[in-house]
Amino acid sequence: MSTSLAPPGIVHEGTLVPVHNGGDSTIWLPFEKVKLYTNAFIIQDGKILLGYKKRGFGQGLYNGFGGKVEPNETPAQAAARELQEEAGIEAPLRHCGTLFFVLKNFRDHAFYVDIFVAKEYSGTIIETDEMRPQWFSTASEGLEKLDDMLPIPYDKMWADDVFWMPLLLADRPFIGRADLDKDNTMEKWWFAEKTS
Ligand SMILES: Nc1[nH]c(=O)nc2c1ncn2[C@H]1C[C@H](O)[C@@H](COP(=O)(O)OP(=O)(O)OP(=O)(O)O)O1
Repeated sequence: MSTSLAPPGIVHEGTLVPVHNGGDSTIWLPFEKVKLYTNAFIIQDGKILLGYKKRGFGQGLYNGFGGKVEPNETPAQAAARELQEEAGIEAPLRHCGTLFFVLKNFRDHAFYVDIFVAKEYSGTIIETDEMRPQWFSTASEGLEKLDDMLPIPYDKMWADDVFWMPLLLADRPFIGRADLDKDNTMEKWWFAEKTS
């Protein structure tokens, strides 16, 4: 049973506790098609692995490693493949969240993104044509930083990330939707923690 009203596009079971919602827009943007995507993060010993997107969608932003789910794949299989293709590593990925994005000036499709996380990985992290991997400290402002590692670069990430990344770092399953304008500003958003 759900205790809250989730926005269109969000599919869920269990109890949701809303943690953030807002935006100037009164309506959720309409969408026709939905495409499945993945996004995977390695979080270990006070640091998180992000990749600088060198080309294509989201170019110039830091993000996890992911992409489209191919027709013959489950999201978990796609997440493992994309992590290998974009960072050169394998990891015991766990599902930790689901996000739904609609871009105002991109009417082709909405993004349904399954988020995965792992505490370990095997292999050697490599830079690829698409991504330049880099570790960032997960320590909060004011706390001791790991060596010279920079904090998570929220100002160079999708604008929605600052809302759900703390839940990912705390290993608290989450779900949410954000409607974004073309300049990476948020028009409307809603994020919840999954408590069952
Ligand atoms: N608003 C948003 N915030 C965010 O944090 N990640 C987003 C996002 N909108 C999309 N993403 C993620 C989902 C996915 O991991 C990635 C888009 O994947 P890609 O750029 O790899 O897509 P492509 O169409 O190039 O797919 P592939 O060719 O399969 O790699 O961006």
